[in-house]
Amino acid sequence: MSIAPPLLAARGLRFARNEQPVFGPLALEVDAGEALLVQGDNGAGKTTLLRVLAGLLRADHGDVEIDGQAADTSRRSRAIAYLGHLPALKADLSALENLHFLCGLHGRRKGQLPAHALALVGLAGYEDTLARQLSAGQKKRLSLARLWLSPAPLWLLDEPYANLDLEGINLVNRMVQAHLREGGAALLTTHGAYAAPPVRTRMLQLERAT
Ligand SMILES: Nc1ncnc2c1ncn2[C@@H]1O[C@H](COP(=O)(O)OP(=O)(O)OP(=O)(O)O)[C@@H](O)[C@H]1O
Repeated sequence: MSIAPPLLAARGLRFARNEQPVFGPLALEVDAGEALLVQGDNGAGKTTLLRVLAGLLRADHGDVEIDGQAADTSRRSRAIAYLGHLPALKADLSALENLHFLCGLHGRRKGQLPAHALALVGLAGYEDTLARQLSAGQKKRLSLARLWLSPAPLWLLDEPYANLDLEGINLVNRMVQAHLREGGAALLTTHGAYAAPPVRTRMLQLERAT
């Protein structure tokens, strides 16, 4: 019987800016079907860690593996869906056009359509609204629809609850639950565990480097 490698693993991961350590060395693993909750105070390095894992920043030391293989650019682009602080939306496209555009670029989750994803995140009726005319919370919801449509198994979610009302927080948790049930995994950064989804969860506490 073979044991599958973790969906995401990092070892000896360290990042510094101008020779000032931000985090590490640290190790982490996330299996399919699991969440990893990355906790820490403001400035502890949560966003930096997610950007390093996503390949948007280069670590000073350490290895990142996806499915047991070195995380090169093509493996990352197939495996990772990244939800950052800022909604990566096209301001002058409508909500629905944004989703079609992104599905054209990255493909989409089996059996899911942009219009259904909009309804899922509570934006039915906003199909033709330009992204720049949406509120901060609605933009976040549109980014969540985009995340839901992504075929990537590994979600890197930076402060996914920010700007969301209680119903939106529950929506994120339902999405994470459903994604994990389908064999995906998710890393979530948060300031506290209060909003974490009820799934198999590992914890990683980051301390601000001194
Ligand atoms: N672009 C940047 N240039 C220089 N320093 C930066 C930059 N971005 C972040 N930092 C610094 O790196 C450290 C970690 O920042 P990071 O954004 O990763 O923390 P965080 O845990 O995500 O914080 P928050 O909870 O406030 O979002 C902080 O000391 C911050 O000042």
